[in-house]
Amino acid sequence: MATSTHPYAKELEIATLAVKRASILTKKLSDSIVTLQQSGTLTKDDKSPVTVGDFASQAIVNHAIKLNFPNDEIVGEEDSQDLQDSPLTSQILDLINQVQQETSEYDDKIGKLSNLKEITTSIDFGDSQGGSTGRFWALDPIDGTKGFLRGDQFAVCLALIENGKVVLGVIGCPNLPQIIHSNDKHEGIVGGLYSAVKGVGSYYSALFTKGFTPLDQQQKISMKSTSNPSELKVVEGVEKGHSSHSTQAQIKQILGITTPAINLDSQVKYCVLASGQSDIYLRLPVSDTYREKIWDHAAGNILIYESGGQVGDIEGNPLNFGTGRTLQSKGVIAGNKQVFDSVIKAVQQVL
Ligand SMILES: Nc1ncnc2c1ncn2[C@@H]1O[C@H](COP(=O)(O)O)[C@@H](OP(=O)(O)O)[C@H]1O
Ligand SMILES: [Mg+2]
Ligand SMILES: [Mg+2]
Ligand SMILES: [Mg+2]
Repeated sequence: MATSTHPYAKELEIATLAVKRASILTKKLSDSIVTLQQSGTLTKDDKSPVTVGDFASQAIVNHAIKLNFPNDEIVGEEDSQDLQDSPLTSQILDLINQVQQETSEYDDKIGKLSNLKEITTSIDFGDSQGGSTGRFWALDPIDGTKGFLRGDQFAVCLALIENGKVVLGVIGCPNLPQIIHSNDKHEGIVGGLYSAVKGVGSYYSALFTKGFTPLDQQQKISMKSTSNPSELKVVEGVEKGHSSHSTQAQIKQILGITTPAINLDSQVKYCVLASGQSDIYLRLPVSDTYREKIWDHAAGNILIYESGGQVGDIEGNPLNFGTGRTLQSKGVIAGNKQVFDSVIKAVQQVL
């Protein structure tokens, strides 16, 4: 399908502008965390920067969607109830005002928020329950909270879902260098925008540039096709509470993978995979009862498929985004098509 005439052209442009605006805002907060940490003024338990970022980002993106697609529902992670009586409201309003001013040329397309009432209303557009029919959006305003608070990786993730399948995904990665070699070696521009449209492909462009760049002027990305264990690279989370690093170590051993894994918070993992900088994403469950949230995986899911990869649960079955706000399956495994089946086999062997 042509890159400029696809059926989701308007959706992609609006999603991109909204994610870019939210990314500028969250990047400011992320940079301020790093400064506060260096000066010793941010205590470890102070979650306020991420709270401010979560609400502001969700308000901006939801507002853009509702303005352009008033009939669409949104499954958003945050709920304005947690904002009531919060001392952070004036900070949220100030930050939103500031980023709107800096990107005022987007107002024609994605509007602007003027007061607290509009902000809370917009956040609560995210209350959809999702489901198997019709279309809705899934938004994670800051994915990788823990990474964000460490000054590491996080992402603004937006996806469009139709009849349980993801058809469009946009991920803003404010702290992600273009090239990741290993946990401590990287290079290139910091700040990446990763987009995918069903039937069109997956694309990379620099995040902190102005406006919407048509896909044919972005860089098309694809996964590698290697299955040679000595060349395979695994990407996995940082938080041991979110995936079982010990199970993952066993799987890597069965597959004969010796290259150290790349550890990254948030859906930037999918971006690194889709751009061929790693081959396998392992997210093995730590608990029998936890169910993944759809906003944690929707945008990354289409990015992988459109770059030639495959995604499944621990059984190897595709993820079903039509089962409400959570997935019904356990774990997430992604890989290039050449290795996917053997990874699932190794997973089954270990579990
Ligand atoms: N026990 C658990 N197992 C798997 N994922 C979990 C989890 N507890 C929380 N999470 C999710 O893990 C996400 C981050 O993933 P990662 O570890 O890959 O960075 C969190 O998103 P948020 O940070 O948006 O809340 C959260 O939704
Ligand atoms: Mg998340
Ligand atoms: Mg989140
Ligand atoms: Mg969360």
